[in-house]
Amino acid sequence: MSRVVFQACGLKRFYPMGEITIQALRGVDLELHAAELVVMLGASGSGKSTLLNILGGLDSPSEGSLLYYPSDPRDSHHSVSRHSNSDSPALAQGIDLARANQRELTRFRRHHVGFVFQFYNLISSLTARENVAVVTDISRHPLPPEEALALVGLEHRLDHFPSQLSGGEQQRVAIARAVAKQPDVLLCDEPTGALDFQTGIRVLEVLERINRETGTTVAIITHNEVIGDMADRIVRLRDGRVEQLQVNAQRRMPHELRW
Ligand SMILES: Nc1ncnc2c1ncn2[C@@H]1O[C@H](COP(=O)(O)OP(=O)(O)OP(=O)(O)O)[C@@H](O)[C@H]1O
Repeated sequence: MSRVVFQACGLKRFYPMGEITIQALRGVDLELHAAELVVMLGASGSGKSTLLNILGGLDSPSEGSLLYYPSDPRDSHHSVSRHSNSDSPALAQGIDLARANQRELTRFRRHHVGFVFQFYNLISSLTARENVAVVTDISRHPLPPEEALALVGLEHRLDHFPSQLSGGEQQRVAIARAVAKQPDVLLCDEPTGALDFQTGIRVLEVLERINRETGTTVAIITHNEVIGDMADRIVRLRDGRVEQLQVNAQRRMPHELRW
């Protein structure tokens, strides 16, 4: 089993709404490993986005712990809340994101996490190259924007604006932007949700290749059961808990998927 990247124990997230409290996560225990591709499935409202946002440091749990183990152990020395990873003594320190303050979460997001959302969130007045450069300008070890765009097959679209690109191409720019900072983890919330079948497959191929070639841990949220076939593991959420963890003996390539 490869190195643990995230270790969530008893993660809960409550939203007080007047008289009632919505329990988005009711105690999630989960590990994600280096270089794996995980697909998260579950009905609407089961807590997928809440979990992904907490893993990515966009939100904090109400209860529980979430240890993050950086690929470079020197990164953990910045943190106030450190824990040892008994499985990997060489990587001694984990950062407890559940106890991190806003400054620490910002640093975590900036240096370690790439996000891909359903709607690409590109800046319309900037070209593809400039949209990627926005992120690489503040990263520690970025890929040149041109290289990141070549990774997603857009080396011929560098100077196009979002309005001059198809939906699939815009999503690939968003993926280039996410991977250009060379994150440890790539967190994708419904990355194919707004795309037709063919374009969705193309985007999944890009995510699969980035995972395989760069060893970046990739987590993909989807409603589409079929996409689970391309994963190393499937995490099924139900009612704020992990209902099932499924290990796939073999990953299917995105071009083999049909829906
Ligand atoms: N900011 C918030 N305030 C109040 N309730 C919230 C908030 N965010 C999420 N919830 C609630 O928490 C529960 C889980 O939401 P979440 O978005 O994580 O589910 P999901 O599985 O991603 O759903 P979908 O597939 O529809 O995106 C839902 O009942 C939702 O209404």
